[in-house]
Amino acid sequence: MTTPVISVQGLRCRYGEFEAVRGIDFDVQPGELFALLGTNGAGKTTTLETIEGHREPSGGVVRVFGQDPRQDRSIRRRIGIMLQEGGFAGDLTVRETAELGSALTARTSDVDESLAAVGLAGRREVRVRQLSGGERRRLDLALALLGEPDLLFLDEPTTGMDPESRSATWDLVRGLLARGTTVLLTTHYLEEAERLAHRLAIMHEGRIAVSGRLVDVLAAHRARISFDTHRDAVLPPLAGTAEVTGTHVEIRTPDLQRDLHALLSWADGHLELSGLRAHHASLEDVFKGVREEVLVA
Ligand SMILES: Nc1ncnc2c1ncn2[C@@H]1O[C@H](COP(=O)(O)OP(=O)(O)OP(=O)(O)O)[C@@H](O)[C@H]1O
Repeated sequence: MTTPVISVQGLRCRYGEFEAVRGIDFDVQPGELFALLGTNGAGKTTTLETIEGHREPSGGVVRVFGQDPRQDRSIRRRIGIMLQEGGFAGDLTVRETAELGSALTARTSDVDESLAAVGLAGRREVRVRQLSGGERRRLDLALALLGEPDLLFLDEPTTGMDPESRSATWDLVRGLLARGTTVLLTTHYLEEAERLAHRLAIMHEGRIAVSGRLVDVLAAHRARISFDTHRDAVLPPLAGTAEVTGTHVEIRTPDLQRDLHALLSWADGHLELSGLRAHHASLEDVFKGVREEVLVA
């Protein structure tokens, strides 16, 4: 078995009396993108900061490239970090900021290449304070990419970006993954995780509520079929359960193909299933499930 790039075992973190992270386990394998998701205040940033070596755990073990990130500073050379807030000096230009970032990293780096990778080559001489929110995020990313790190931490990387920049950023991340970079991503954009993640964990109140390969996590949740039909229609036998509200029918099913086939055969020729939609569970469904379970518990 390969050594994980990140290994987290029984991690606990406290702020005084308050335990923000309550015993979590996960690992991140070389070349994969692991998404750490969760509700507000779930403990993602605390976990990230601990893995980055900025915070001492109150319990458990964290290893990065097999080393303790608090003890072994040499691993920092292999890590790129895109924080939530870059905290740039507004008077510096984009190029000066990147050059400063390059001087601070212990890795040899090509400033122009990093700026070009995030689409800021044409904005090199612009002062940071004149950048839009989305452009600042791209500058944050350019700094994290300096020196081609083996492990990249992306904390809410596309916040404030327009759809085009977001899509370009996703392509960039896919390119990094194809080159073997390992990525730990936190994001509130579930679509972002759905498009990029190989594996993921969803945190809630300091614990991991759901984790696994993206495909397995989605497959473990029921698919949805919805449509409108006339009020008195009697549905055929289905594998899933149906909820009928007036003319609207909403079905949650463990067997999308079978139930869709049953419905289409049933309706064939004499009923219109208007607005028919059928789709596998999305991460949003999984996320809602985490919240609902917590409310029920
Ligand atoms: N410096 C601090 N002192 C006390 N409590 C803190 C501190 N930083 C974070 N917390 C608390 O710890 C919990 C976890 O916070 P954390 O920032 O790790 O969550 P998060 O999952 O990143 O949240 P979000 O998605 O809202 O950014 C929250 O309840 C938060 O209020």
